[in-house]
Parts: sequence; C-alpha cells; structure tokens
Amino acid sequence: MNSSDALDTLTLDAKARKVAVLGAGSWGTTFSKILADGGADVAVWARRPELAREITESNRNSDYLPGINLPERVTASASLPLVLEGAEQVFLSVPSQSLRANLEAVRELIPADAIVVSLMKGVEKGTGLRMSEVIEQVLGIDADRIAVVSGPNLALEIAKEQPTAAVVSSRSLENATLVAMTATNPYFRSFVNTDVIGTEFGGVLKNLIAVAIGIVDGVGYGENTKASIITRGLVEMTDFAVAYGARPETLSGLAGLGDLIATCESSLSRNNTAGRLLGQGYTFTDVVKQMNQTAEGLSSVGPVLELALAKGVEMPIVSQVAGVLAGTLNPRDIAPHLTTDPMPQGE
Ligand SMILES: NC(=O)C1=CN([C@@H]2O[C@H](COP(=O)(O)OP(=O)(O)OC[C@H]3O[C@@H](n4cnc5c(N)ncnc54)[C@H](O)[C@@H]3O)[C@@H](O)[C@H]2O)C=CC1
Ligand SMILES: O=C(CO)COP(=O)(O)O
Repeated sequence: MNSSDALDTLTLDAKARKVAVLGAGSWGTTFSKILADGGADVAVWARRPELAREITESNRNSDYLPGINLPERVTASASLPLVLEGAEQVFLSVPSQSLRANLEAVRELIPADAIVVSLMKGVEKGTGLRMSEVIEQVLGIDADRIAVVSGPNLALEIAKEQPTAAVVSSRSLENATLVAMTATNPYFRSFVNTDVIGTEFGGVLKNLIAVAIGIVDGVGYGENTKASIITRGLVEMTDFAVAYGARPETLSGLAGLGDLIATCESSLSRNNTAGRLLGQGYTFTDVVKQMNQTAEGLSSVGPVLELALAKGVEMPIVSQVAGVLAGTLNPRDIAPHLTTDPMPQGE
C-alpha cells in the first residue's frame, strides 16, 4: 500500500489511545489536556515527583496553569519507563536547549513504532539544528516517524478551552494525520502539512519578532511601529525559511502569520514579556532572572543569525533584537531599523 492509499483507509478509529508527553511545563501540561479531551489516555513525565503527584492526585498543575482542572485521563510520573510504556505517540515539550540530553535518557525507552512529536519552538545552540533534526540525530529514527506541532497556541488560553487551531507537520502525511486526529477535540483543531522546515522555523522566528514587539512596547511606541515590525518581520521570517527549503505559503499559515499575530499581541507570551522588560531598560541578565518560564527567543537569536549569515539572508529586525540583548543597541533605536540599506527598498 503506498502512503496515499494508506491515507484513504484512515478512519477516526486510528486515533492513538495511549500517548506520552515529556515535560510538565505550561505547554506540555496544556497539550496533555488537549490529547485527553480528544479521547487518549495521557501519561506525562514531570521531572519533580511532587509535581507528578499534584497532577495525578489533584488534577492540577498550579505552578504553570493556575485555576485549570486537568482531565482524569491525564496522569503523571517522574519515571520515564512508566510513562513511555506502550505509548503510540510521544510528545516532547522541554526547553529546546535541553532536548538532546533528555532524548539521550529516553533513547532505549521509546516504543519501536511510536511517532515522536516535537511541540517545541527553538533551534539548538552550537549546531543550529531544528528540534526534529535533533530528534532524528539522537534517536536515529526515520524522519517519517517524526512530526512537529506549531501554531497560535498560547497555553493558558487553550487550557481555558478557547477555540484554537494548530498545524501538525511530518514528511509522512499519514503520520501527520494520525497525530492531528489524536490532537483534535471540541476546542482544538489540528490541520496537517508536510512542510516540516517551514512549520518549525515559523515557530522559532515569530518568537524573535515577538521580542522586538515587546521591546518597542516597553519603550512606549504605538501601533504603527508594531504593525511595521510585524509586517516586515513576516518578510524576514519568510526569506529565512524559504532559503532553508520551506514553502512560502507555510509562513502565511497558522505556523507563521497565525502564531506571529498571537505572540505579538499577547501579554501571555513570554517572548513578548521578555522584550517588554528589555524595552523598559532591564538588562538581559535581569530579564533572564525575572523569567520563570521558557522564552525560547532569547536562546535562538544567536543560532538564527548564524544560519541567516550562512545563506546570505538579511534579518535587520532580528539583528536589532540581538543588539538590544547584547546591550549594544538602545531599545529606543530599534524601530527605524527595518532595513539595513539607507536607500529606499522595494517592499
Ligand atoms: N507555553 C506555551 O504557550 C507554548 C510553548 N511552546 C513551546 O513548548 C516548549 C516548552 O515550553 P513551555 O512548556 O512553555 O515551558 P515552561 O517553562 O512552562 O516548562 C518547561 C518544562 O520543562 C522542564 N525543564 C526545564 N529544564 C529542563 C531540563 N533541562 N530537562 C527537562 N525538563 C526541563 C521544566 O521543569 C518545565 O516543566 C518551548 O519550546 C516553547 O516554545 C509551544 C507552544 C505554546
Ligand atoms: O508559542 C507560543 C504561542 O504560540 C507561546 O509563546 P511564548 O513562548 O512567547 O509564550
């Protein structure tokens, strides 16, 4: 059977029944709720046994999702073998820079046919690899068995069951579809595509533009400045992703424009919040101390600029963000730098 025949025979019965989620932060926990509300039994791995206990016994994760009740189908443990046993799909939601070490610990435990799904939006420092590439390298599995999820997905809004869409991407459309069926419920709808590069880079790059938006917000600039940065930011995102093989339409979809809008507009966004603190005059070190959740943009700005340089892609906004993070650019000076060329540019 070729893959399109296999797709034709897929029915909703093919939804995974038992899944594992590694990482019990705000997104890992929220995604567990999405999967459970879609009908799966979800085992979550939490590093801290006391958090695992709170999730299983009280159906709560009060540090990350205050006020949210989790479904009974979500249970948690600090034991990786227990969580991974029998999982048909394994979702990964740890900070990007910790993925490699975490994968090394689970390499032998992931069930042989399980689909491995990245929920993360970062690139690895030092290698510049996307999360699906780190998964492929460390686990040594075929790229068809790897999927990524991205989109306008602020965790707390989804945990409150506000209607939301995302996109699941895999080189195998069949596997993307299996994951999307499992990650669909009355308030969360997953679409599919096969552009893994565009889907992953959309999530990485919008974080950097959201940091820029936070910075100008913190300075006190208004809507024109922000709209200019969002619009030109989307051009930077698209140029970069296409140079690495993405399809441009992916960047106009949920994983690109969709996520850019959500992250740039919301004070729930940690990247936006980190930028706002920088714009208010806090140093990078102060900001890192104040953030008690992951703001991936702060770690991915360096590797993204290295990747851009390697392909000759100009990223004036991302470069300005790097300047503010390094303390070499006054946040007030970020806005006019939407191009590096003093001559008028074609839009
Ligand atoms: N929170 C959100 O709204 C969304 C987050 N994401 C992505 O999901 C990924 C995870 O982010 P969040 O859950 O939001 O972060 P978080 O900061 O809320 O939680 C991270 C979790 O990983 C754990 N952790 C920290 N260091 C670790 C390590 N070295 N090894 C293992 N676990 C470690 C923490 O204890 C925590 O449970 C990020 O790549 C983020 O971009 C994607 C979509 C939405
Ligand atoms: O990815 C997200 C929304 O889609 C979450 O954004 P932050 O990581 O900036 O909170």
